[in-house]
Amino acid sequence: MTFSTQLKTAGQPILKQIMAHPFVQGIGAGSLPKEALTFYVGQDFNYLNAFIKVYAAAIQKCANRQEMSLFATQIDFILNSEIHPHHNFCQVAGVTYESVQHDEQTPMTYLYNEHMYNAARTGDLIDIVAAMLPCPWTYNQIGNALTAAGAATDQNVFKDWIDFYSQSPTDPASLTNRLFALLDREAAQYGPARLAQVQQRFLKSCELEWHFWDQAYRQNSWQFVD
Ligand SMILES: Cc1ncc(CO)c(N)n1
Repeated sequence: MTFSTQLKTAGQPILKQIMAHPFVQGIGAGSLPKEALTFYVGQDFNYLNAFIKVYAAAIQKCANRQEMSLFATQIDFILNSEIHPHHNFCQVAGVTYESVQHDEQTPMTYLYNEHMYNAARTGDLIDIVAAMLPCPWTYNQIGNALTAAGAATDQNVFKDWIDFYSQSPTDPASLTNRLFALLDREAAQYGPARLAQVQQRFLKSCELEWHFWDQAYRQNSWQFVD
């Protein structure tokens, strides 16, 4: 079994919980409270900014241009393409994208961002990729599952969102699969104990993905400070 298959297998129970979450179910049903959508986009804008910076840290640890170009493509994807699903949510919520972009991180966004920065600060390339992969992986899985369930109809206000994250899971050229392939190449140089640590980084990010949906659904923020 490849290391990436091992991680995906270990991540299944959390992925199942993500699929069952009312926010994700609401995307499929085409119905979510405005407050959940705006909370989500505001925090996701902040999260993706951190994501770009961690990709930049990954570039510093790349061995060659082929690896660098993978991360450069990912950064370009976030900057220029991943604004579309945000626009979809804002349009449904009836707010402008600009009005929800702000610098305040809620506790779970802070935790997730710091979890990624920690991998960049203390780990190797494999640690960074493991901490980052649940982001594209779980969204791809959500998009595919909702599409397979027939949720991407013209009547669904979140059709654009679902279409954006749906892609063939076996397409080797997809960005997510190129990252998993990089992970497997890097994994060849480590032993089981070290790879177990890497797997924990991956699974923590999977759990943080669940918390990210949950905090937006409940609008969980700091209790006693701004
Ligand atoms: C929190 C989070 N995870 C994954 C994605 C998909 O890129 C996203 N936009 N936000």
